[in-house]
Parts: sequence; C-alpha cells; structure tokens
Amino acid sequence: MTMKVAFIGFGGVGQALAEIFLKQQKGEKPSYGFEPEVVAVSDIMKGSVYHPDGLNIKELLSAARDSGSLAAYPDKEGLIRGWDSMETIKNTNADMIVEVTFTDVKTGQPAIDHCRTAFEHKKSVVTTNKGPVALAYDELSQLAEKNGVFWGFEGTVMSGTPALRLPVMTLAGNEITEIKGILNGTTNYMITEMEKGETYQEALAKAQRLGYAEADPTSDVEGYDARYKTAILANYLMGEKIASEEIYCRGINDLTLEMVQEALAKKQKWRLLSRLTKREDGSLEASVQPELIDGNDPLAGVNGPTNAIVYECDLSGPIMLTGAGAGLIETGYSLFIDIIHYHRQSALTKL
Ligand SMILES: NC(=O)C1=CN([C@@H]2O[C@H](COP(=O)(O)OP(=O)(O)OC[C@H]3O[C@@H](n4cnc5c(N)ncnc54)[C@H](OP(=O)(O)O)[C@@H]3O)[C@@H](O)[C@H]2O)C=CC1
Ligand SMILES: N[C@@H](CC=O)C(=O)O
Repeated sequence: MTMKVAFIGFGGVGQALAEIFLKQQKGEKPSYGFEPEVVAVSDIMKGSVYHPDGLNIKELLSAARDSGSLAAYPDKEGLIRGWDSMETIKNTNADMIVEVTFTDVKTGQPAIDHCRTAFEHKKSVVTTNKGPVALAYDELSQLAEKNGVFWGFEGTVMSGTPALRLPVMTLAGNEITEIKGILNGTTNYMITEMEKGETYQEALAKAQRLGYAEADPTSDVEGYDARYKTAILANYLMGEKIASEEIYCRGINDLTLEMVQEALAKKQKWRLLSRLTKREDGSLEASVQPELIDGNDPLAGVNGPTNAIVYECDLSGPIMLTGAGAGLIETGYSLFIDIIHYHRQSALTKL
C-alpha cells in the first residue's frame, strides 16, 4: 500500500527518516506493508516543494544537504513551490504528516496547530515534537480519535528507545507507581564529557555538533526538555494530568567541572534525574533536577547520549529500559516505529 507523506520541517530528524524511506525504496529494508511516497516537504528556511505524484527522496536530501535549500530541487511539470506548513497540511494529497519542527517549550507552537489542522483534515500525524504531547495531549488525542486518524509520538521520550510503547503494550496489566530516569541526551552527554575532563562549554558545543541538542539548547541545560518528557510520561502512562509548569525543574547549568570531578573522586556521579511518584491519594509528585548518585547505582552506568528509565510496577516489580536518548538516526527511527505500528493497526481493523 502506498503511503503519501508530507514533512513539516526538514532538519536532522526529518532527513534521517527520509534516509530510512530511501533504504526501504532500494529494498535494503523490508516494506512492512507500506511503500512511502514523499509528496511534500515544507521547511521554514529551506523552502517547500510539492508534487502530487511524489518527489525523489535522494534529490530532496541532496538539495537540503548540499545547498541548504529546496530551491536546488530539480523542476518538473506539476511541481509546486512555496507552500508554507499550513498550506502543505491542508492542500496536499498527503495522508501522513511528519511533524518535525523545533520544540517550543513555552507555547508548543506552531506544532500544536500543525497537529490540530492535520487531524481536522483527516490526516494522520507522527511527530517527535514534545510540545503538542506535553501541552495539548487530551485535546489532540480526542481530535485524532474523533477524525479516525492516527497520532504517533514515540520519539518524544528517549528518541528511538520505546519508552512509551513498551510500558503500554508489554507491561500491560501493571500499575506504574513510580518512574525515575535520565531523560535528556544532551545533558547526560555533557556530564559524561565533564567526567572525562571537558569543560561545560566544550561539552555543550560537542553535543550541539552531534545533533543531540535542541535548536535552543537552553531547553536542555535548564531542564525544560526533561520537564516536558516528565509531563508526557505522567499524562500518557500514569493517567494523571500534570501541567509541565507544576513540575519542579532545575537544570545542570550550575554544575561545574570541579563538582563533577569531586563527585567522581568520592565514587559518585551527577545525573539529571526526572522523578514521578504516585501519592496515596493518586496525585503525582514530580521533579527534574541534578542528583548525586552512588557509583554503584545502575543509573550511574548510563553514559553519553544514552538515557534510562525505571518503571516501578505493582506486579512485575521494577523494569529498567536503557537506550538512545537523542540522535538523528535513532529519532528518525522512532517515527518509523510509529508508522509501522499505524500500518499494523490499520491491517488489524480491516480484518
Ligand atoms: N535531535 C534529536 O536527537 C531529537 C529531536 N527531537 C525533536 O524532534 C524535532 C526535530 O528535531 P531536529 O530535526 O533535531 O531539529 P532541527 O532544528 O534540525 O530541525 C527542525 C526543522 O524544522 C524547521 N522549522 C522550524 N519551524 C518551522 C515551521 N513553522 N514550518 C516548517 N519548518 C519549520 C527548521 O527550520 P530552520 O532550522 O531552517 O529554521 C528546521 O529545519 C524537534 O522538535 C526536537 O525537539 C526529539 C527527540 C530527539
Ligand atoms: N535535545 C533532546 C533531544 C531529544 O529529545 C535531548 O538531548 O534529549
């Protein structure tokens, strides 16, 4: 089955998913029941192209990478240029919108409007953008359901590591009473580099070069990115509504090389930890802050952009999941997981 896809935003993560589609087209990956046809890309700086019969993925990637502009994408009869994100969502024949614009930690926009418009036009969405899930989960999930379309957001927490689908699907039947984890790749990478002797600024610059950091890295270092992910876990996994701003939040911006080295000398480590605990009355206590942990703690062994999460379950006991927390291919893969699940789900409902 052909799936017509439109990319809204075409930065590192969007391009990584396009690479995976290219592998699928070349037969280097199985079809998993669908053939992706990229019909549109709309990016605020790189420009926009649309062709109802599909675009050439290799040429899209070359244009974006070699010249930084889709103006370099070859002309073809029927090609439309210049549609902004909303025009692309509303007017193209795409049935799957890949929303991969930047995460805005204050308003969640324009991504919330992108999702809302897609659902109102009966188009499915996969996204790695944390804003819509952290700030508008109830409204958007109801809108998607009302319009009979799919909304996937696995990559919003721990990129390609299935931190959302694993507890919902595989740990079904448990009550999750507590979650703790390292949920930001940039800061964990920075702390690990500081353990090796790099300064805070050197470590941040490297994390940015490697594609781990947000467009505005203040979100990473001041803890807001981890706070968003903590809100997503609360809303989606623990069934308790908690607004992102209700979560106590302190980042790693006060952590110095000396503090990190001093901890190491005492066989301890600093880690930016997110915590969610269910109180007796069912409400949640939530925080994000740097914590000093013992060198023997399993979370102390989680290094670099790798993240980890521990789910305290009433029946199975604690389950720890560890894997990539950031990274372009890994996050592009998270979108691919969502799309595969969407196709499996659609196939089942047709039975
Ligand atoms: N990188 C990672 O490891 C992870 C990223 N994420 C999330 O995935 C999303 C994408 O990340 P990433 O690809 O790394 O980020 P990038 O900054 O590389 O890409 C975002 C792209 O969206 C474009 N854009 C911004 N606003 C608009 C708009 N209104 N309409 C169309 N395009 C727009 C940007 O344009 P320009 O830059 O030219 O202004 C840029 O090309 C983010 O929300 C991020 O939080 C989630 C998990 C991990
Ligand atoms: N900037 C984020 C990217 C993934 O969400 C991080 O470093 O974790």
